[in-house]
Amino acid sequence: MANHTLAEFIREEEESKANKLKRVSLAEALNLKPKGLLSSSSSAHDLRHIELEKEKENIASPIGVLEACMEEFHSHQVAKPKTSCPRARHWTNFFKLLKKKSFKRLGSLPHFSIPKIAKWKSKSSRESHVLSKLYSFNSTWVTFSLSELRNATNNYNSENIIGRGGFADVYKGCLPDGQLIAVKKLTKGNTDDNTVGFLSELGIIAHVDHPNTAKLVGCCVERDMQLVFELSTLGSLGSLLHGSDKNKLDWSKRYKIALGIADGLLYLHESCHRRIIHRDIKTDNILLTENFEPQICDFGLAKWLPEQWTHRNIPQFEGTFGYFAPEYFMHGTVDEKTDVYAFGVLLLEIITGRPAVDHLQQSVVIWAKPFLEANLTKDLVDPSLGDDYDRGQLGCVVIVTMLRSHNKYGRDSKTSRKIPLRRTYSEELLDAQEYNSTKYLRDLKRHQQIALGLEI
Ligand SMILES: Nc1ncnc2c1ncn2[C@@H]1O[C@H](COP(=O)(O)OP(=O)(O)OP(=O)(O)O)[C@@H](O)[C@H]1O
Repeated sequence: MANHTLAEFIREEEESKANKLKRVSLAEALNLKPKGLLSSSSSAHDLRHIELEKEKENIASPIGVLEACMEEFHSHQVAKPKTSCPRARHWTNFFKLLKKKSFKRLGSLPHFSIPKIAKWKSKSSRESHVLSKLYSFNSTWVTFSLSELRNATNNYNSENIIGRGGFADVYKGCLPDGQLIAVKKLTKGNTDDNTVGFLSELGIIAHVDHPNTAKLVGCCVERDMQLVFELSTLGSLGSLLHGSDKNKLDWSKRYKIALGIADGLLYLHESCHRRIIHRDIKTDNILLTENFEPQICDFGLAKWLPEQWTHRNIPQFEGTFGYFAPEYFMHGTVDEKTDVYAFGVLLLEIITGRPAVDHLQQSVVIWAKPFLEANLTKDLVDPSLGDDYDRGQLGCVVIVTMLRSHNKYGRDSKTSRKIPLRRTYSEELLDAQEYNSTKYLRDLKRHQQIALGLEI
């Protein structure tokens, strides 16, 4: 080791990481399991368990990396007298608790990359610095105490609630230095799921840094698990587009938002240290700053996709109806296209002002299709915009939309996780197959016509 340069050291570590990342796909993994595991009686829970078992082996999972980094960063502080660093103690306690928990599913959490941590702890400080470089871990965020967040949110006053997701309440808050924050407090749902979701979201977002992604300020692991973000003062695109303040969204803002989301997605897919698939792109997960700059948020379902993988297979059906790509329905296949497809649905919402799925369960894609096929693009435009839009820009957005969004059915994005599915998977599958066999080619031809003629 003594003769190694830093570059050599990093290269070796990258190679070793790449080898460890050569994991087989879930389907291959399932073949290793006893026969019959995937029988018709296999539950989503079984599949989830298998997926978690697989992740456990992957030291580069968001949770594994998070734990390795947190333990490394705080290891020297833990050695100090207990009173010296209560924040580090919160993390240590948090991980200790996780390890002790007898929850069956927590037992399979991929947070015990112990050999890795032990290995790093025995290395020099220079080498442990390399750890953070290798993991591209942004350690600038703060570990808040519970009392700090209580103070910031007026003791979690219900008047401070600015958003409610499937798993969390989001509170507006203010730090002593005047910084406005949004505190995402995981309260709903199953504790195991919350823990997995919290660690996974934190592990992923700690690596993300782009003007069009939500800004993590810190987190709290004292009692409740909480994520703290910079406040996006205009709330979500969904609440603005489908709420009473719709008139704030003139065409130029909508166009700016569409471009910003595209930039954010491109960053996640191609420019970020790790290839990230968001998996839940929708208007509710796009926050808006006071300048209408869009920020992609809610990385609770996001996955890392190692370079050498073309895709991932996800056994558990997660996300929001109305935004699912056909191949996800058919094969559980996830890659960049999964997000790009959902982005197409989102673009259609921006143009039309309609939700992905309305209260009558009608999909905006199905609604829009006849207009697109008849080349009546102007009839797609949100009536609240009148004639006040740029036709050239609209043409571009429509073309992208036609390439991306053909999913036929869905549900209200806000309630999709909370109410049972009415459509069966097989119905969705048939739609997807139909789309794959005939419509794609027809739509592609149509796209080419519009691109050449741009008749709007
Ligand atoms: N940084 C922020 N600034 C302003 N509002 C926010 C912020 N973060 C979240 N919100 C609001 O809270 C809502 C829920 O947040 P988020 O989507 O992260 O929660 P969730 O429980 O993961 O939701 P989901 O059910 O979609 O998974 C958002 O739609 C938005 O309205």
